[in-house]
Amino acid sequence: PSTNHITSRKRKEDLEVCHVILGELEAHRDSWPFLEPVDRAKLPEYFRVVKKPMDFQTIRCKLRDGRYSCREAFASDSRLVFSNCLFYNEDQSKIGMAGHSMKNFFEKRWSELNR
Ligand SMILES: Cc1nnc(-c2cnn(C)c2N)n1CCCn1ccnc1
Repeated sequence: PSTNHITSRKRKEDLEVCHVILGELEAHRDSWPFLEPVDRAKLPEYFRVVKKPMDFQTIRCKLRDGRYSCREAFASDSRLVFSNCLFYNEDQSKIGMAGHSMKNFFEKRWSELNR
């Protein structure tokens, strides 16, 4: 078999880490701003400035539907949640502080599980 093709078993193992971390992100006390997509009806201006909205529910669906080719693609979407938050919200706002908390938590756990 070609070496550069990730076998389905290897890919399944690769994505295990993503299920573990996503569960921890969803359960985190500061996850409340990120559990569902930003409401387009309530906050239309958000979608004028944030070009690639992302949230934990969307990540959960993509993971479940096998739409992440590797764990780095999952990490990239996770980081998008936090960069969108810190772009749109002041650091000292409630949502901004939650974004910093969740970003720090993610990067710590990501480095621990990828050592
Ligand atoms: C994520 C995220 N980033 N900014 C917002 C937001 C929503 N409304 N306003 C004025 C914002 N700055 N959000 C969504 C936060 C969704 N949420 C959930 C519970 N309370 C707010």
